[in-house]
Amino acid sequence: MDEFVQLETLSPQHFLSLPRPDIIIGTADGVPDTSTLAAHDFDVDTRTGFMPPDPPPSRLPLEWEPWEAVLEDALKTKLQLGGKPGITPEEAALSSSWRARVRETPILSTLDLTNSELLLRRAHHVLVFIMHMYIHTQSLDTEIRIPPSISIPLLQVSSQLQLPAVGTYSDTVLYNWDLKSPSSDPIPAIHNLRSQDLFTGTNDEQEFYLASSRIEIRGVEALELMRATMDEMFVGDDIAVRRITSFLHKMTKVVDELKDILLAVRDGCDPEFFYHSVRPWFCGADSDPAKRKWVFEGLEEYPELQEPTELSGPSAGQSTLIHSLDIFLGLDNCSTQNDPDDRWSLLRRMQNYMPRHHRNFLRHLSSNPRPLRSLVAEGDPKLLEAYNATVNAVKEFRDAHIRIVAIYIIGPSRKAKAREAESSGSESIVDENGRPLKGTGGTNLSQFLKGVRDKTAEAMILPRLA
Ligand code: HEM
Repeated sequence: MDEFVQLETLSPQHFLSLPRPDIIIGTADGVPDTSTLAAHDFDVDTRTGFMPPDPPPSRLPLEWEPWEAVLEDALKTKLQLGGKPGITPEEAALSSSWRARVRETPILSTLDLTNSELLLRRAHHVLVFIMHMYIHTQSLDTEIRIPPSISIPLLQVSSQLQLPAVGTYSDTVLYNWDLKSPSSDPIPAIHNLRSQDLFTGTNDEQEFYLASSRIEIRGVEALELMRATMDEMFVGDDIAVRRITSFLHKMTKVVDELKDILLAVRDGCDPEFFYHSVRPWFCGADSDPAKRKWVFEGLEEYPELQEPTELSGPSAGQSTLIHSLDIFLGLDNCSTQNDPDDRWSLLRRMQNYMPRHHRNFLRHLSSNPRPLRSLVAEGDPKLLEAYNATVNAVKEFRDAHIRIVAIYIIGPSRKAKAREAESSGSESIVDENGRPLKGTGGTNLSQFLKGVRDKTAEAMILPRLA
């Protein structure tokens, strides 16, 4: 008998393969309700991982049509960034009249949305898209005041979802996809995906999001391997160690493929266009180029709502998949002793931007009573080799990511700086104004990414001397 557990794909008839019901609304007649399982398994799907198994709703019901219509209008008219060099008076006027329309929209009740997790997610997505467009269509010297028509429902919906009132990875990637062409395949093919909403309406922006979606889908096998490994760790005998060794080899291959998918973003997304025309839409209050405070208007009449204190923009740094790998491999808490900056603490902060079920999943993973690293440290040489190979694959993923960030952010930023003939001669990576270049989440970009990469490399375990 093959001693290694085969990782099976569920048949389309299996009850876990049926479309997941909305947690509150329930299932259609005759369809078994798997929602308790969904809640139990932290909203992680056996086919699509942290992405929902079915395309998310692309429009809210009629009651919230005014939001959908306002967003549709902004996307159709292709509103321009307020800070775009050479923005024409016509473009600025178009944005200005759209913003007036946003201000005039009534404050819609969110009460009936609370019946449905899927509608709450769509509402968050629509409202943050409107908010980011409202803010970033204005010039950099304008005070940022988010009108009550957006601020109030957004804060209400965010509080229900326990998500920050700002664009997150779930708004741009996890809950922003559809199938390019209909398919009965229970697992969406990674090249049959499209995005629902795009700030710029361009393929470059879409390819940027889809690089992450493809990674999420390909990463499902890594999640399955984690689960299988944890089951074996429970047993912990010699056979279990051999099986775990085999799982880790498989996981190394998966992580290698994730790196290839990441690097393939270059095929569809132009770095200069990304830097100048896509990325500025993501800016959160923490990385506001003019360091302006974002004022959420109308809160005085809603004392139960709290003014947000920390608002980073959407970033794949909020991908639960990559955090899961770090936690599963024990990378996140094995090397902080000599690290006064605690590089992982920035990543932990990003967990506040993840859907709450996924955050809980990470907590569950961290509380594993028998962490993988402790088993590896017991000294089985083949297990150690397999573990180090997986850690090395994650390190190589981060090397590739640093290259991508150099191509998409650091390079275009330097070129922009050179164009402005403001070369400071400093070796540090700085923005157009000479300040250290910040990530979407307000991080000191280069230092942060290299720090996490180096800590990953340091997590490899040295073989015991005989
Ligand atoms: C053109 C593509 C990409 C660019 C320009 C980019 C840029 C960045 C930036 C600027 C950060 C710093 C943190 C922040 O600002 O929020 C970051 C962090 C991060 N990104 Fe990306 N990213 C890209 C694609 C991806 C993809 C596809 C993934 C995987 C799904 C990913 C995963 C991460 C992770 C996990 C972090 C946290 C740092 C770490 O764990 O090493 N990125 N990224």
